[in-house]
Amino acid sequence: MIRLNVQGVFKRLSKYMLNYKLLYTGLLLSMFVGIVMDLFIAWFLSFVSNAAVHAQVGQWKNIIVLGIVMLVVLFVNSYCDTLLKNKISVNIRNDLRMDTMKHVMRLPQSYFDRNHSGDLLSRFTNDNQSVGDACGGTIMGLIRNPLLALAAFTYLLYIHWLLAIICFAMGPLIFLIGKVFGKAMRINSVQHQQKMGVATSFLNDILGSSAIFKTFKLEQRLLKRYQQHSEEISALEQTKGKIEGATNATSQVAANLTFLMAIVIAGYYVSQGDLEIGAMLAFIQLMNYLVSPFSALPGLIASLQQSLGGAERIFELMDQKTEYEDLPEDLNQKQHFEQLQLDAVSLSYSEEDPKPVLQDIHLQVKSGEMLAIVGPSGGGKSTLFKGLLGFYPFTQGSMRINDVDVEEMTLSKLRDYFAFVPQETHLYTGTIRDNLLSGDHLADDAAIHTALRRANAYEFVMELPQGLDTDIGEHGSRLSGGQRQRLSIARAILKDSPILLLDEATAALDNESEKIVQDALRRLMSEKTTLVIAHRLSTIQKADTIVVMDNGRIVERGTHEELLAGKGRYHALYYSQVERDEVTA
Ligand SMILES: Nc1ncnc2c1ncn2[C@@H]1O[C@H](COP(=O)(O)OP(=O)(O)OP(=O)(O)O)[C@@H](O)[C@H]1O
Repeated sequence: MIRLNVQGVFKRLSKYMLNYKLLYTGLLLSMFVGIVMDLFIAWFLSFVSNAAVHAQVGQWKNIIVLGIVMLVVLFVNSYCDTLLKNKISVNIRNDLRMDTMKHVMRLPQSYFDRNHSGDLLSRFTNDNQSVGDACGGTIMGLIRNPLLALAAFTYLLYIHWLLAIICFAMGPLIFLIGKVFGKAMRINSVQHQQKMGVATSFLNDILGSSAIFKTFKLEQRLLKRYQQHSEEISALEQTKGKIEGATNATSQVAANLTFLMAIVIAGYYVSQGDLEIGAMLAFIQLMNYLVSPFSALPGLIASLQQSLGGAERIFELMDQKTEYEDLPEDLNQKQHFEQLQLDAVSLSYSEEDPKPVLQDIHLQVKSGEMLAIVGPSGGGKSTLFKGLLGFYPFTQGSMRINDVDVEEMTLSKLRDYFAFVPQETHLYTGTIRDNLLSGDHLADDAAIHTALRRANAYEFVMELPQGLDTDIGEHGSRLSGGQRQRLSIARAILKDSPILLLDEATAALDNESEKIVQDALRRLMSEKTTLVIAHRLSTIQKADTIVVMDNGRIVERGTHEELLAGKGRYHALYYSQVERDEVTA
């Protein structure tokens, strides 16, 4: 559980609140008007009752006018109060959301690898919502309630000081009851929030992979696991109901006890001629204003703490180290490229586990060359790409582009050198055009068509009823695997960077699609400096250099012919694949 640093969180949150000083001033004004109106109602009660008791017929005209004025003021004030609270909450939510998003956009890849997207999502949704609520209603409630109690108490003192002090003693008792239940409620709500987070992450995982749970027939097992989450949530909600029930019952008894006490004692003073009947009615009304803040306060405090917990989770995210100071430039800058060189580079994923995943890698790629990387699974091929793209920094050695150490370059410039076609295609929900424009957002239709042609994707896109404007569904789910890959290639073509990083898909495409995709890739490789992670060795026979990686090291290097002649790892890998192809042919 997060240990809440209330002061620190509140200080940071207050910076957001101070942006809306004018709205808060309006809200404070409406709060004062509200309190004055509450006292006025108590006075009005006594005024009407006294007029009735003393048969002051002449007062009825005044009473009606006052009543109408009171209703109008109440209406306007209540409308403004709700509007202002909502405006503040909405604005602060928006500011926080945007700041969170700006920060998330600059987080390094390691953060996304370490944390579940469901957890990140909940900071944008639940936490954001709760913080917004706190900045509007909760905080104003925390100011208003003590002020209302104080104002009511002062008025009560004015009416009958002894009676006021007797009744005031009930306040702390009610506060204490609320506090005890408030604590139980808070613990319950923190547990509920955590369980909801786990259940949301679980849902996030399975709903995004319906094809997997269908093919692996995981429905029953997933349902059982979800049932477990759901039952745990229900159990906590049941407990919440019990705590709420106990709180309501106890505070109702306490409130009625206070009411009875007030009415009995006040009645006694009336019978003694010490108090007018109108004053007694005003007194009972004021008792409500005195007591209800005490019962509301523990709930408000608990709710504020819960919201501050949400704020702390948001700020904790915003405190994560980013890889960029400012968001990188939107436009890809054209970079001149001559050569890429890695000297003795190593990489480990985390400081906690410093075991290097890449060790002592030496590579050189000149403009126009093709370097192929092959080797067994887990050998470090994708990690090498992550290092090149600056997703994870190389922990030792140096990476130089055109003889400039990349340490001296911004990440944005480094990434301008590379276009990347990952193994799994990541397309966004939206149209084909939206996805392609993420390669170059200024590309016109002519450039898009050229890229599609070079990626062997032009025909299928044009055959779709809405062409480039076809909505491809979540992650491109309405397209075939091969079509998605070709769009991913077209996107990389549009980026038009000097070096192409290609993580060849291992996913089995049917022969026809594979041929089309391979054809597009081959064309692309011949035009650009390419580093390709190859699983099908048939595509890389023309590579200038092939390196075999195993256990984070380069264990062999040479051309296709040299490596075959060496009869080492590549030779074994190649012939095992040839045999497999012959068997499947
Ligand atoms: N984000 C990560 N954090 C920690 N370790 C990781 C991370 N990603 C990969 N690894 C580890 O690094 C090692 C190399 O993985 P890598 O993905 O580079 O292998 P690969 O050669 O590309 O494998 P494949 O051919 O199966 O894609 C593996 O042991 C893997 O468990």
